[in-house]
Amino acid sequence: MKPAHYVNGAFTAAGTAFPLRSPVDGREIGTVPEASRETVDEAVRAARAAVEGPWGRTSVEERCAYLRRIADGIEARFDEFVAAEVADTGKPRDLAATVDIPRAIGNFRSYADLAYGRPERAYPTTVPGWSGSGRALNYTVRRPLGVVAVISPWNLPLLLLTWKVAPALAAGNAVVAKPSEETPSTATLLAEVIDAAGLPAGAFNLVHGHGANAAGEHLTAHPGVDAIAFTGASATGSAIMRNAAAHVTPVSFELGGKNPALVFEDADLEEAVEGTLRSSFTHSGQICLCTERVYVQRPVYDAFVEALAERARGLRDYGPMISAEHRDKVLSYYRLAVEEGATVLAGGGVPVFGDARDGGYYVEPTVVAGLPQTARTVREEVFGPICHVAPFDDEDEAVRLANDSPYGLAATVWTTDLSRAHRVAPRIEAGIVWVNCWNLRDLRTPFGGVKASGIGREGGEYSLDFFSEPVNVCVKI
Ligand SMILES: O=C(O)C(=O)/C=C/C=C/O
Repeated sequence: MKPAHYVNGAFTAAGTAFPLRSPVDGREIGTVPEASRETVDEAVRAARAAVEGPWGRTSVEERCAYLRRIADGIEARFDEFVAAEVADTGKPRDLAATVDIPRAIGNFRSYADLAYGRPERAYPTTVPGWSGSGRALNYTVRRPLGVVAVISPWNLPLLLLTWKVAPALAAGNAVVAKPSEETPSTATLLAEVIDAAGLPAGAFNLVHGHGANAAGEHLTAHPGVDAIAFTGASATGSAIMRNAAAHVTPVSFELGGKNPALVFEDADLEEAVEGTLRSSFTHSGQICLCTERVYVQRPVYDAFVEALAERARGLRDYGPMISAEHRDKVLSYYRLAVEEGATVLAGGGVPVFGDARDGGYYVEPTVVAGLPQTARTVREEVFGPICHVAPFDDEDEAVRLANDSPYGLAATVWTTDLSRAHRVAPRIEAGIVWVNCWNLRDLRTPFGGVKASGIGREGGEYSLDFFSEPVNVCVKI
């Protein structure tokens, strides 16, 4: 499958081709067309025609049937999607097969259920003294926003693309999606599945390319776009917001994080070690929800840190960074940590495999300690397999340390004292707090962050609310 744009119901490779490289060994595995400003404009116009035409005339039942057909279409080509996701990202196959692709199917099915079953409110109103009966009926209906731009990242390419496309379509919008230039393949397969599902031309459009001064910016700055949904780095979010300001375009942002883990002395230590190993090193730390700061109550600090470092040193089947540039950025933080005075307890460099992977973008899972809260390594998002560990003494200090960050996306709390869990979790400045678990997901729950970690929430009715406008109708009766 060759990455291609999908505009107004047709596939096209228009635009300058740029190389697609395997993060596993650096080999060129294909080329990707860079969408020009004209191609992006054509996609936005096609989306507008669809939402003002056949797609805008669909009922919620019809749209939910399309979503279910898309889910079935992904499922029918499951192995192709897994192979494409692994090829673009280098992530372990079992991760793509158990998380990325099943969740994409789940995203379409859950939003088909949620959108179909979504009630609206009505209020029988009495207004004493109002002319006539003094009575009215107020009810709410929802209108789609119109043309929605979706900008999705390279870490969970299909999961995060469909996490926005499914609710946007369910709510009746037409979509123009721009996936990361690093991971075009499953997005193109999704366009093939959507094409086969028979959605009206222009309901879903896909353009490939880079961000700044390229396809991404052409799309987010386009006056024909009615809303922007983006997952990615906070700095990019700021740039998109500047573009959106010109037309007061609403934005939904799921941005960066510097997620803390709090390990209390009463935690099940093995569970806390295993859980923090997963939350720090799954997909080599390239998940916005990953842990990069670990705070451990002093009585169990040495035992926990020694166990975590040993397990980190023992990791073997991990994947690479997405690109040479990202690998270099992560390694620059490994060097910075040492320059800032950190002790390296595990990793800190580049693994030597003695095979083709030595041409890829691998870095070692890394655990560092000994830095103050003011260190850049403790404040800035690395987005790689590194966590900093530090001790704390009491609950208030733990919460203060956790909240001492410009970010606020997710957190984990490890404790067997449930009163403590219910005291601490709501005090953490984050959108999601997991207790004695990590990344356990219910798609109906609010998902997103505070501070520099984003604007708004996704998931369940939160996404459907963002992708639609409530209209209150008041009828005098
Ligand atoms: O698990 C999810 O629903 C999700 O959206 C994960 C986002 C990760 C971002 O890097």
